[in-house]
Amino acid sequence: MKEEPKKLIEIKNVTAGYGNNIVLRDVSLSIYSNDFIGIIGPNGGGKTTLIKLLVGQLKPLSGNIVFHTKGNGSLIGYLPQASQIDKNFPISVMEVILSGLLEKKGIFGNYSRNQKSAAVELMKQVGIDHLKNKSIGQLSGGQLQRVLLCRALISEPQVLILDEPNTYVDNKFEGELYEMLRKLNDRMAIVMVSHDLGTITSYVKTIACVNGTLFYHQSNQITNEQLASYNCPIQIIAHGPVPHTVLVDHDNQHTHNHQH
Ligand SMILES: Nc1ncnc2c1ncn2[C@@H]1O[C@H](COP(=O)(O)OP(=O)(O)OP(=O)(O)O)[C@@H](O)[C@H]1O
Repeated sequence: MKEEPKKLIEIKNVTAGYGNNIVLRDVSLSIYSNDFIGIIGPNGGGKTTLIKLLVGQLKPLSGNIVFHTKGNGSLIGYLPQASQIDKNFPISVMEVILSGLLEKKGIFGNYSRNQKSAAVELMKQVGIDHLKNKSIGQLSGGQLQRVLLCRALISEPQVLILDEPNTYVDNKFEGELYEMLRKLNDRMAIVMVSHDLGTITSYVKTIACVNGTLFYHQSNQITNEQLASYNCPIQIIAHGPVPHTVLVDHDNQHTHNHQH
């Protein structure tokens, strides 16, 4: 019998921002063990801010977030936007990946043989095992993105959070990445920010529109009318086999293209 989905994270009436700049108001969202949630919204709408709340990098100004941890496994694996990584930091691919296990080092601060072979196994899965000893400054954007994915997965998290994982990666790896996420979703919840509505509708199970607050959409199929009713200024444009999106800037409503 299939296990009942478990509630892993509960965001309750959270308002958050930076200093006097309130970015998100009264956001509520529960993340269950079988979820695959796509987060969309205009630039500056607060998607990354929501992710920062989820990974504990930002505290709510009001409301609260409950993390339901169970067992020894880590709750969250996080793949940040590649642009947030300082590539000049002198650290090897292997070390970056193992740093996803930070709290699980042995008593002498060493990683175990099993942890190292798990890292190599992940590198093989995404085709970067030959880069193991390279320093991250020597990698292309797409290679770095793969390293960050391995780092997010090394702790076997219950929730995998990805902030625009398709930045820098080529079409081939993008497809492989989403197939990999689909398989991973059998054993972990996934929350993914993406500007690509085509991807969202093909892979995720539900959609959250973030634009100053959060509107939760119980399905992966969404129409322009529904987006408008969620106050999420994104238009789906039929353009070949995959719908493309035009995002409207949150503050000044300029339009610009996000096509892949
Ligand atoms: N560290 C910070 N300090 C002050 N303001 C910030 C900070 N980070 C983000 N903001 C502001 O918060 C608002 C929301 O930013 P956020 O990065 O969450 O948006 P986003 O939806 O992820 O945008 P994008 O699609 O461009 O990545 C923006 O107006 C941004 O300028």
